[in-house]
Amino acid sequence: MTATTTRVALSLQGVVAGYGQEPALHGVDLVVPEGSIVAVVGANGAGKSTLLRTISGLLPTSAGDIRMGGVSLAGVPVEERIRRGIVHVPERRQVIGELTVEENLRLGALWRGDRAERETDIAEVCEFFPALAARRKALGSTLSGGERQMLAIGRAFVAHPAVMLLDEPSLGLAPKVVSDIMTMLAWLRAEYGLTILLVEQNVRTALSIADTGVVLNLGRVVATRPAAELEADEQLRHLYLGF
Ligand SMILES: Nc1ncnc2c1ncn2[C@@H]1O[C@H](COP(=O)(O)OP(=O)(O)OP(=O)(O)O)[C@@H](O)[C@H]1O
Repeated sequence: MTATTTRVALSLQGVVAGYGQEPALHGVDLVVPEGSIVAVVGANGAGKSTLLRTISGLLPTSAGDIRMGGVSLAGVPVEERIRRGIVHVPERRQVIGELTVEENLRLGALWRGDRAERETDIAEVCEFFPALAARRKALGSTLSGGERQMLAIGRAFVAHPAVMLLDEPSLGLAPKVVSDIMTMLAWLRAEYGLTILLVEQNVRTALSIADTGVVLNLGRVVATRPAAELEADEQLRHLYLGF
């Protein structure tokens, strides 16, 4: 019999980080297995965005370690983390308004050498999101919130990330659009084995596509469970998630 082991894409051990003298993360432990979707949920101010900023290197750690594929990222600058495959899709879907949809997508794959492969990926993103295909030549500034979010995820995807970090992709979007975006993420994982670390205030939505749910409260992990189990835990939901 062959034993199958799941490789760890990203792990955090005892990570302390924050702003100035004030830590917003107080010793966070987290494991993101390759090809999985891990959802970090928690109230406003729990530290979700801070967690992603720390992983992508925008904020320094004052203690603990972040490892990618087992290798420490201590002292590794943001650009090098991106090169190693940590791709951060920040809140508020930052697409470049002066560039077209197609140009925004190309930007995500700029550093990849193989032009043909790049164009195939771009075509694939457009195929999955006909709304983007129809607006291929439109400027980013003319897109709706949902289209911008799709474009931001598409642009991150064509960079071939080892881990995609997503900050509140559902923020401010209509339920149907949120559902389309979650379907896109689940498809990227199923089709390409994409590894996703998703932070969300929209708990049910995030847990609906996640394998594992992590509850963050005031900068501390208070629970790590299979997503379905977490959603079913009334006590946890009442205490930390407000429903
Ligand atoms: N730029 C900043 N400077 C100082 N403190 C900050 C900054 N950004 C966030 N904080 C503080 O860090 C803590 C965690 O904030 P963070 O934005 O990470 O939480 P969050 O869970 O992402 O919440 P939200 O969903 O509201 O963004 C909060 O106490 C917040 O006030």
